[in-house]
Amino acid sequence: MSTSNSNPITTLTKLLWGRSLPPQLLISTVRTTWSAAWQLMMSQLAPSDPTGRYTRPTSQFKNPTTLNLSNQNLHLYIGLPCPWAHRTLIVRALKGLEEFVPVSIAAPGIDGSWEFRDSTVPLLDKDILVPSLDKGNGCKTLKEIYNLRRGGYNGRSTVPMLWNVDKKEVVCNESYDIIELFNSGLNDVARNPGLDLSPPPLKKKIDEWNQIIYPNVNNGVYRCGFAQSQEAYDSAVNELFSTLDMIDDHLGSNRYLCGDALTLADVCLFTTLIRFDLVYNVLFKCTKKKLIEYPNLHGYMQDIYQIPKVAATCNFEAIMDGYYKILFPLNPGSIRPVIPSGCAPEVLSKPINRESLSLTSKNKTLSL
Ligand SMILES: N[C@@H](CCC(=O)N[C@@H](CS)C(=O)NCC(=O)O)C(=O)O
Repeated sequence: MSTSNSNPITTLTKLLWGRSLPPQLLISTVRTTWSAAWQLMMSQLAPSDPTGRYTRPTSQFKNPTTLNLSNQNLHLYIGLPCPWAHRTLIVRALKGLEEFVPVSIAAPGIDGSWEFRDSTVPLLDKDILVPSLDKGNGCKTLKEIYNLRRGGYNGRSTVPMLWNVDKKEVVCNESYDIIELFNSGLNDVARNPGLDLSPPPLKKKIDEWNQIIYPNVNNGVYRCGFAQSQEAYDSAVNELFSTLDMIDDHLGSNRYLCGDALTLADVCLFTTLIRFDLVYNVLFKCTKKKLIEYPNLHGYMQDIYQIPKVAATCNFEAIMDGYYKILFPLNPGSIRPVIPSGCAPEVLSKPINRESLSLTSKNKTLSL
């Protein structure tokens, strides 16, 4: 039978100090110990600077070579929870590169590193993408694949990663470089070469949006969730929500960020928005508002979700598992909350009431 003298904490304090401690001392000892353990785990999960601000490590394989990649045997590695990998899946689908660039879908292992296994995620829809085995190299983990390259590898084994199968080499592991390559570097082999998500007249605008969205929104949600001091969190959360307020205003009179044409900047914003109420609002403490409270941003997200082939790239179960069950220091019990009603696939698939969004330009149908 369990009594207050035999609970696990009392047992642990007896083990550590040889006696049970008075309740106040016990509480403060447990707090101090937990706080030190939390900081240690956080420093491994998310490197920070001395002020506690999250500092994202840079990717090691950037700017793919100028080598003509249309005659190379390429393979894409992604993970469904990852917003950076999600960008590459969307652009690959919109450009019709599915046959030319096959994909293998890794799932997070218990320690958060990527591994390949047959899917255990229930199928919500027959088309939706699910985790797979490694179809490019037959490896069990992503780390093994990075290590197949000549010279090996001792950096972070991140997704997305584009792999040259014949040369056994990493082509690129930086998501923005991969989507630029998919958009304009493989038109010889793309089924939809006419779609340009970064047309020259919009390049400057796209860059300007990226400079705002990357630090404040895409990486901004991580800066909130991985902050290791109150000051670091406060500045990240203020920058995040002032940027979302500004974008919501902008989308009151523009269908997409750069007007009537979908661009790479929209793809980058979308993959953070689709995870916002599912994950970031709760787990990363992005609590000032839910995305559903932003009528224009929510309608815009729904609009992009309904572009043919985009919904199949959004596996909500895999997204939620990938964050709630893996980021142990943020959610030690690993309990996954229920999907908020405004984010369920059946709600996002409903016809959009464009009038209620008061978006004049949204009356146009999308021409991809
Ligand atoms: N800058 C990279 C970031 C990629 C990234 O951080 N991927 C995460 C998943 S969301 C990852 O694979 N992490 C594994 C690790 O750090 O070991 C990009 O945009 O491609």
